[in-house]
Amino acid sequence: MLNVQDITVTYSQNPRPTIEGFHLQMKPGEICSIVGESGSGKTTVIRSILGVLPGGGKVTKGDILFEGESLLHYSKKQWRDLRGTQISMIFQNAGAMINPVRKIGSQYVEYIRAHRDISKKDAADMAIQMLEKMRLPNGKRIMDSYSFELSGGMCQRVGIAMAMTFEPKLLLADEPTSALDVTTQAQIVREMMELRDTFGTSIIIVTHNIGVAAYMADKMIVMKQGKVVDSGDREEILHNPKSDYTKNLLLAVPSLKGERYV
Ligand SMILES: Nc1ncnc2c1ncn2[C@@H]1O[C@H](COP(=O)(O)OP(=O)(O)OP(=O)(O)O)[C@@H](O)[C@H]1O
Repeated sequence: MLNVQDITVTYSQNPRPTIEGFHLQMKPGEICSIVGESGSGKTTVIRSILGVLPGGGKVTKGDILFEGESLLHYSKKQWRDLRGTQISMIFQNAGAMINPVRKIGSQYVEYIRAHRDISKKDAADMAIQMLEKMRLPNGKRIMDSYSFELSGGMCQRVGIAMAMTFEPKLLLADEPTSALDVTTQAQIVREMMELRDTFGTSIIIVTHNIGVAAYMADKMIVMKQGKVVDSGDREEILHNPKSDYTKNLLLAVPSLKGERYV
């Protein structure tokens, strides 16, 4: 489904590559987590996949294949058709993306109609259905609310519902739970895992919480200073990490009665 082949990414202000030799292969319905310290290049990787690198960032080596086609050669129109429908992204703070002076409903309807030629009424019905799938039972009331009237967890669910509207094949999640309290964090993590079961979505989750990464993922990639220092199946990384960096990350996870909580 997705095949990232040894990419190097360089930003225009910085002659040294930010990412070097990053590789990842994903099958449908797989969850992959990318972990690493701040500045290790995690966000740069997922922005490269979605073709939205800021600051003149470019993939200068390697290739990114989605369903067998190189995304690096996509035209603007192809990107417009792909983003939001085939590949979607959710952010750390979805609430911040929602305009606070407009009701959620009008923004959601506008988002749907930007991708699909349907009436406002049909778009609103589609939005309410999606909100209810994301455990926001009173979808109608949510549509009629402003973002500041909702809790952080509810805003994040609205963001995930919007990203999932067209049942994309791939969901990119950049620190989707970091801004939330621990209980809500756990609920959102479980709900994201259910997306895979309900929609067969593949998910790439970027986090610096190795506990969240290990809990969710089938595959893990550990990054340090723009390079992959460990990658493989979850069990392999947790029980047989190659790099000292990953070993130290794992040692830092709290343990109870000798059991590590990852
Ligand atoms: N717009 C930009 N212009 C130039 N350089 C950038 C830009 N964005 C990121 N970088 C460079 O890329 C490096 C990696 O940043 P990136 O945001 O990908 O890391 P990260 O692992 O996601 O960090 P964090 O966990 O803090 O979000 C940064 O140290 C910075 O040097």
